[in-house]
Parts: sequence; C-alpha cells; structure tokens
Amino acid sequence: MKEELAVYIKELSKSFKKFIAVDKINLKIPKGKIYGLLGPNGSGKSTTIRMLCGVLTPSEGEGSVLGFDICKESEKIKQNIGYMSQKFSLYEDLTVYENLDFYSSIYSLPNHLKKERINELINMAGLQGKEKVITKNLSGGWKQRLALGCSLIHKPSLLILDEPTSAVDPVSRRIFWELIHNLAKQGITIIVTTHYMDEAESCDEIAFMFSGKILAKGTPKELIKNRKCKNLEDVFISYVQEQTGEKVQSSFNEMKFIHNKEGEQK
Ligand SMILES: Nc1ncnc2c1ncn2[C@@H]1O[C@H](COP(=O)(O)OP(=O)(O)OP(=O)(O)O)[C@@H](O)[C@H]1O
Repeated sequence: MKEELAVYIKELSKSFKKFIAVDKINLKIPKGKIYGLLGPNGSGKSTTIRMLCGVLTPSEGEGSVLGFDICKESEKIKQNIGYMSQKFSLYEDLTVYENLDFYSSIYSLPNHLKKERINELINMAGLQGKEKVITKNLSGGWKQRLALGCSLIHKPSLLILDEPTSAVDPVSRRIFWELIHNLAKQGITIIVTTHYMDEAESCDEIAFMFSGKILAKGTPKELIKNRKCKNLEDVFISYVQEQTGEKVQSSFNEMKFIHNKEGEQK
C-alpha cells in the first residue's frame, strides 16, 4: 500500500535541455528497507537522488517521499530526510562536538534536547573521546561516521546516502555498513548509491540504472537466481549487454564495450 512506502515514484524523468538524464523510472521503496541504487558513472543515480531530496524539479512524472509530493512539497521533504554525500559536508575547523552542535542549530533542535541528541549520535558513531578533536585531524573513516551523525541529528525517517563509502578504507566501509544495518533495524529507510558489489549485496533491494533507465530491480538473491548468474556484477553486465547489443569488456563500474570495425559485437 502507498502509505507503507517511504518512496513512490512513477514515470519520473529529468532532462537537461535535450539530454535525458533520467528516463521514466518507477520505484517503490518500502519503509525500513535498505535500497541500493547502482549504476556506472553518468547513469542517472545522483539526478534521481536530487529529485527525491526535493532539490531538483522533475521534468515529467510524479511521486512522493515520506508521503510528501516531490513536485509540490519539496521543503517538507528537505526537513524530514537525512542526506550524506561522499564529500561529507563537514566544517573542517570545528571540533567533532561543534559540527554536531552546528547541525543541531540548522535543524532548530530545541536547546534542552540538543545535548542529549548530540551524545546519542556520538555513541552511535563510536566517537566517544573524540568530541574535542578538530575535524580536519580525523581520518576518513571517522569523518564519515561524524557526517553520518550530522545527517541524523533531526531524527529523519529516511536517510539518503550518495556514494558514502567511496572515500574511505575497507575497514571503515565495513564499520559504516554495520551502522547502516543498525539504523534500518530501528525502522529508518535507507537509500544508498554505490559502485561496490559487496555493498549492493547487503541491500534488501536494489535497482540497476543505465543510461537514465532502470534495467532491473529486486532483491540481490532474486536477481542472481532469475538471471542464472554467479554474482550481481554478472547480472548487471548481462542486462547491459541485452539493452545495448554490445559486449561489455570490463567491470560493471567502468562499463567499456567491445566493438568490431563494423560496430557489431565481437
Ligand atoms: N545540471 C546538469 N546539466 C546537464 N547535464 C547534467 C546535469 N546534471 C547531470 N547531468 C548529466 O546527466 C547524466 C547523469 O548524471 P548523474 O550525476 O545523475 O549520474 P550518476 O549515475 O550519479 O554518475 P556518478 O556516479 O558519476 O555521480 C550525466 O551524463 C551528467 O553529465
């Protein structure tokens, strides 16, 4: 049912002049799920996310995020979601505590709730003992967890993560994903874009984007089983080959195609 969905979008498109960046996509994301948006560079993931966050007006289509209309109620969407990108949006010269305090002011958290909420997030992110450290002196993994804390300061029920782990080491990626799973267990819906197949496999559902379209969606297990492939990377490559009629030479992430001189596949 529609009200059980955190995100519902129908035939959503975005064009920049004549270029179609997102082409009639449909998504239904149930509350409390971790939903992965996958696709090579330029496939339309960030444009989709920007429309879901209410910062970019769709050219066509309709939809709602947390029950708010994406075309008419973008301000309400912005107030009710958490967003974190690979750039982290932290103030490097402020301490860990001051960054959280700053975000609590942006979201107008009442003074009597501030301290408690900041302490909750410091515990959630494992940042105890680092409250007074200047942010620029933190490693990438710590900055990432602080950025996650800042994005949760107003207790959003939907968290949108745009390539959150692309700037951190493998150990930090694993710790970060443990935090994400804990948040989902608390009922927070999570939408995450990623290039990493292991991350895609730990999502409840995924959609694979290519050239602005969604080529396939479902649970990782379903997709692998239905396509009779050994892993998700092979599933996606097989969909791209079917769509383009060309052979994919390299990994999903780079998507290089093999042509012969006549433009036919080798
Ligand atoms: N404001 C804009 N004006 C013109 N073209 C744009 C604009 N924003 C995005 N595009 C184009 O739309 C396409 C999709 O971009 P988008 O950033 O959504 O892809 P992506 O899948 O998020 O890729 P990446 O992983 O590199 O961020 C790209 O070809 C991009 O150049």
